[in-house]
Amino acid sequence: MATYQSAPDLPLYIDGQFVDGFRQFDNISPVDGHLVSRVAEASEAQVAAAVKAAQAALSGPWGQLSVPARAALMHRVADGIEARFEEFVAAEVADTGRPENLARTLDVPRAIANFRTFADLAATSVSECCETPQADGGLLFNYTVRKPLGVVAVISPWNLPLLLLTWKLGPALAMGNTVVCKPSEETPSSATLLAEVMHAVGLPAGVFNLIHGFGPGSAGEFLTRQPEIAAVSFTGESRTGSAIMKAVADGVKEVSFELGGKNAAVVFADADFDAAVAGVARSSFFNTGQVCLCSERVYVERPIFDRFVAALKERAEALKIGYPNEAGVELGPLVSQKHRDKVLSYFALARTEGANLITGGDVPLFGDARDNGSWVRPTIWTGLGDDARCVREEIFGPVCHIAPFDDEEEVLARVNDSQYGLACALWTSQVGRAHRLARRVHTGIVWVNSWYARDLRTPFGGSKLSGMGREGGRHSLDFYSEISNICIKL
Ligand SMILES: O=C(O)C(=O)/C=C/C=C/O
Repeated sequence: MATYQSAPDLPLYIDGQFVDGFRQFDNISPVDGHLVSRVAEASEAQVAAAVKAAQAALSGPWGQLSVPARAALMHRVADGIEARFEEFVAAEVADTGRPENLARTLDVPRAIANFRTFADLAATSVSECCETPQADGGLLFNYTVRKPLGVVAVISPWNLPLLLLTWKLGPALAMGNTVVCKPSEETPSSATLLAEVMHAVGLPAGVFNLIHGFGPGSAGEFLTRQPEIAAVSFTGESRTGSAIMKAVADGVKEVSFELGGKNAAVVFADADFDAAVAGVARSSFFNTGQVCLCSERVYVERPIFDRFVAALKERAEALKIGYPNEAGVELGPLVSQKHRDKVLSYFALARTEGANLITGGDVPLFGDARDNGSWVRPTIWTGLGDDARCVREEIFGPVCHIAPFDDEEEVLARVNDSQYGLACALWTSQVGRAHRLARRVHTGIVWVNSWYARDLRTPFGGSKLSGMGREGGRHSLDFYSEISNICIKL
């Protein structure tokens, strides 16, 4: 059951100090609407102070550290998260209402892995060199060095709060940058706990700064407009990405954007049927559909269409919706009433667009405190055309539309007919077809007979409105570095 604790105040963390903001905002539980905490909101002056502190830290002890020394500090941060593992689970659950088991098996372990992986990649990375013979018999020797970009603005989303904050922080810090982080106003808790760990590890003041607030006209916008920032790494909605791009355009700042998606899952008749049903149920309803990689579009080869729809309906209706600490719970609420209003607007739109509602499409009535939360039922539609808004626009909830298809060329054209290009999941037993199609899908990521299986060394990101740049493995080392070539005449 939800525990009503006295709401703690969450501070900012600027230049090595925990400080109050110029005002506070409420952090409300999406489980049952209770007040989780009151959060310090950073003023524009405080954001500027955080960026100046980060700038100053570059020329302090942090700037003198060797790569192995920085990597060792990143491992100490990972150790600190491990030591407070259950507190991080509680923080993520408090803000998002997610099942405890999800925070325990995904969010917190990935935060630890994000620091350890990029510490090790940074410490073991090598650079490139080449020799250039000269006509006069001389020789040029070229080699590259990676230098820090400088102050990196990290703006992270509310769907996987700690995972996505640390996905950026790990490489940014391992490569010697300093950071100012602005987590979503919906999920301030785990980022604030991370600041405590960073402080305890003894990162020099100004290396890591945490500001809370909102986007436009608040901390997020103030941060992107600071002249000293060298780069912005942002995960979130595409239109926010565009706004950030405009804000940093005059300064020609480096950006790495992981934005929205309207991802497809394609199920061929020759797929392992049960695996495909379980896989699509996971890719459509995981984290209550609040992952940029989720499949809101499902295409099923006609011979198995009716059987698949029935099987996915059964799986959706069997999903256990409940309090975060209930045994076997699989689905929590959406992150906020505001986000639920958006999802419910698409439930209404689907009705006006003429969808067949297979299951869900409404709010579960619990008859308890959860009726003050932000819950919706997992929802499946069929019967819409590819031009329907519910099939083209990102909803970011536990929803999918299933459509039949007849052949590879048809479904490939339909999958690619999207303003987004982030991820795709293909379910088939024909290896040749899997490789053929995967190469022709216009997304940054393709999973075959799997979904959201991650190796942190692989490139991660999308095309079109899904963003720009790739993070992961050496791609993160490259993005968070200024690479210089040094040419020596021998
Ligand atoms: O798993 C990751 O590293 C990642 O970046 C996930 C992004 C999900 C966005 O909604």
